[in-house]
Amino acid sequence: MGTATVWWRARAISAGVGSDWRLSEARIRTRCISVSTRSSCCSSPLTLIVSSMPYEKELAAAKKAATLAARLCQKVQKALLQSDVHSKSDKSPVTVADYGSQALVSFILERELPSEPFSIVAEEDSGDLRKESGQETLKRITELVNDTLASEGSDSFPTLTTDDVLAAIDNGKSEGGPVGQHWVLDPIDGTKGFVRGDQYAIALGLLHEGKVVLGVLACPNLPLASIGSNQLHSSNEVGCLFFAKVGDGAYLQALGGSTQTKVHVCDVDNPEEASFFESFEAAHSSHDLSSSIAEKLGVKAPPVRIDSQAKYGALSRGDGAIYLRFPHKGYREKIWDHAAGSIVVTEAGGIVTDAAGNPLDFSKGKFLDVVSGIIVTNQKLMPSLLRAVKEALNEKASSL
Ligand SMILES: Nc1ncnc2c1ncn2[C@@H]1O[C@H](COP(=O)(O)OS(=O)(=O)O)[C@@H](OP(=O)(O)O)[C@H]1O
Ligand SMILES: [Mg+2]
Ligand SMILES: [Mg+2]
Ligand SMILES: [Mg+2]
Repeated sequence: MGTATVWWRARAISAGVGSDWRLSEARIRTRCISVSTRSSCCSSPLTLIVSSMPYEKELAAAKKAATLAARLCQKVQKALLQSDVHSKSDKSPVTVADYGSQALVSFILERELPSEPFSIVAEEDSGDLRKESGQETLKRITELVNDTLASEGSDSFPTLTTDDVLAAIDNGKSEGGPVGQHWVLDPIDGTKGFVRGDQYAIALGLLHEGKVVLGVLACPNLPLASIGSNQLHSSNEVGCLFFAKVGDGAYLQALGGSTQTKVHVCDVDNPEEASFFESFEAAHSSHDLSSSIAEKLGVKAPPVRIDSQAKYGALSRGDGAIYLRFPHKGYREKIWDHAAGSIVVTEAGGIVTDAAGNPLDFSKGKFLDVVSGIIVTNQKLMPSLLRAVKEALNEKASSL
């Protein structure tokens, strides 16, 4: 029985639709399958837990996919034309690079993991590209994807047609959920930053049974040297690839490089010495609320405002100690805006919770239902941060 069959069987059983199955010994050694169900012929629960789950192959595929997608985005950002920026139905921007990145990542995952049954939950869909008005854009995206694949010297890829590109984009239509494996992709997180020429990230996470088990963050414009107080230090080399697997720590390597360094969140315990990150766009997170929280904590440094999950990456290597995110009323967070970033930070020793201190639950589909906002910091600062957040939220509520 092959790898895919075993996994499918396990999933079928966990969904209660199969019972006649065997596990290959080789597979048992390389994966952990945890199934808890009732078989059709006996009424006692059947529980099977099989050793460690390294996700090595998945991590290699994710790094390759995110690195290639970053190359495509860099190409577009360099020659960014106004005509490459479109508006989605919610008025948020989308570019040929968002679509191209999504198509590339989806194509690479399918190609690198042919026997792994998975789905992809991704931000973009092909709706606008299938319209008459989208045909020129679709051609441009297809060219970009093919050019990027052709530039990947070590592999020979087929030339994709416009239909292949549409299909690859629409592979991202999964709704996610608590069962099985789902890749979670934000092909460009921080599109507004991307269009401005600032920070953005290609964010790719993997959910297994509703939990994030792996994450890769490609941040093409993030300096390799630490950032802080909006100032760049010594080296001005840019392009970071952060990655993490559950239980294995978080790492950073130069985008396109191979030497990896383990990263840790900063261990500052005095809020006066801490600095904090927040969204660049005031429309995405209340800067007033962050400033009130920072004041209560006694944070002295001004906020570091950068776009995208590059904030999680920067925090994971200790560039700052706190990330505050308080979307305005009515906004629902999406899993692709936090899956990869949150595992990178937690594997670097940090904590990611909602404003009430609850862990983020990625098992509920596309949305993350959080109380009031998302806060991130190290273990030592979390208790005082939670107190300051509670106080600031109460004050805000009583002033309304
Ligand atoms: N109204 C509103 N409130 C809160 N968040 C929103 C809102 N609109 C969008 N978004 C999401 O924010 C994502 C960009 O991440 P950031 O907010 O960290 O970056 S930014 O500094 O604001 O650009 C951005 O991700 P991308 O769409 O992938 O760029 C959105 O998912
Ligand atoms: Mg978007
Ligand atoms: Mg996003
Ligand atoms: Mg996006």
